[in-house]
Amino acid sequence: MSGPFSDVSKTIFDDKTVLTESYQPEEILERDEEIEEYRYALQDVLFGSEPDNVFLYGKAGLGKTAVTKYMTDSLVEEANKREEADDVHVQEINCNGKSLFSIVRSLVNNLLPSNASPFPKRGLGTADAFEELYRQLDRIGGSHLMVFDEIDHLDDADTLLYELPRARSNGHITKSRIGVIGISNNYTFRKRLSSKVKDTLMETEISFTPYDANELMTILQHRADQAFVDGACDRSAIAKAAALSAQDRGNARQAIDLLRAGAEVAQKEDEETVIDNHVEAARTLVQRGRLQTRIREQTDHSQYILETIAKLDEKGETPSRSKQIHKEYERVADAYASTPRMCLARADFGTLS
Ligand SMILES: Nc1ncnc2c1ncn2[C@@H]1O[C@H](COP(=O)(O)OP(=O)(O)OP(=O)(O)O)[C@@H](O)[C@H]1O
Repeated sequence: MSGPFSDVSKTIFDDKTVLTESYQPEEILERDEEIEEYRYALQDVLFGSEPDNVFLYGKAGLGKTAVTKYMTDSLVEEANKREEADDVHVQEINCNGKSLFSIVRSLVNNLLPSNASPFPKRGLGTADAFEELYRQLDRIGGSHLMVFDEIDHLDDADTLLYELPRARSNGHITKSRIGVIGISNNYTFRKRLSSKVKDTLMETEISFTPYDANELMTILQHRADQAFVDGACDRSAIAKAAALSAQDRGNARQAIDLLRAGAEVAQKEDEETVIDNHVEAARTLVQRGRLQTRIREQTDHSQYILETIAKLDEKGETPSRSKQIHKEYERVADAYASTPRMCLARADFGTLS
């Protein structure tokens, strides 16, 4: 019996997961210098010494997370191969929306034996959590790399970044070692840190600069080779996604998203090959989607005002006087069975510009 899915076959995508956010590339392209600096900072772990602390900064989508995962995975793999090297353990924590206590608590919980109860949420303080953390680190031993993504979102980053790198020299741990890796989109974050913390965290600073169109082409081509059925992605589509993203912020995530969205447009149109026009169409859809979300986030009256302006514009009556805008606004609000406001405040105009 044939069902709605019976004639679905792979037309454009061979492995779409390669173009999703959760995919970790096996190879990092166009970041050789950053990888070299990173390698230098971490390599002492292989000889039983503490690694340098590392601070990575750069705007969104420039490969900070992907490069970090690649480096820490490679280090664990290499340490496993060498008998004389310490065991390497890696923990990654996103600091967005977290307190210092909840971060230290997560570090502890990730280290506790599987049959132990988690560190209590209430009743104990941050100092107790640090104490338990040090106990667990020494119980396990080896080198522990702690990656703190979006570190600038943590109010008390100074305490965390003061404590952890000094845990060994202050005698809190003796059988284990800690390496701290901080990641931030916000370069000015370092200004918030006390000078003693700055010195330790910034032992190795690696800056991630925006990709240019050629670099994005290389990254996209490599993904496309794995993601698409042979011949289903034209070079023009890759060049388009790379050029648009390079013009914007040189963001690899955006470039990959655009290519995937372009391929989805082609797929819906039953085309066999993705070309530049599909990527262009996808960009318009993405921009429209973003605008829709922003409009939806506005208050009801802000939305009525937007509709008012759109209506006046459609009739060729913009720019208009405020009296006229208010009259039209009253009609729009009426149509939604809402009582128009007598006086519109600046806030009613929302955040759309
Ligand atoms: N040099 C690269 N080689 C291969 N893939 C890359 C490279 N740089 C970025 N990517 C891919 O681009 C996407 C975004 O990269 P990543 O998440 O590492 O950026 P980020 O700098 O950590 O951004 P954010 O600050 O927003 O978290 C991921 O899918 C990643 O695999």
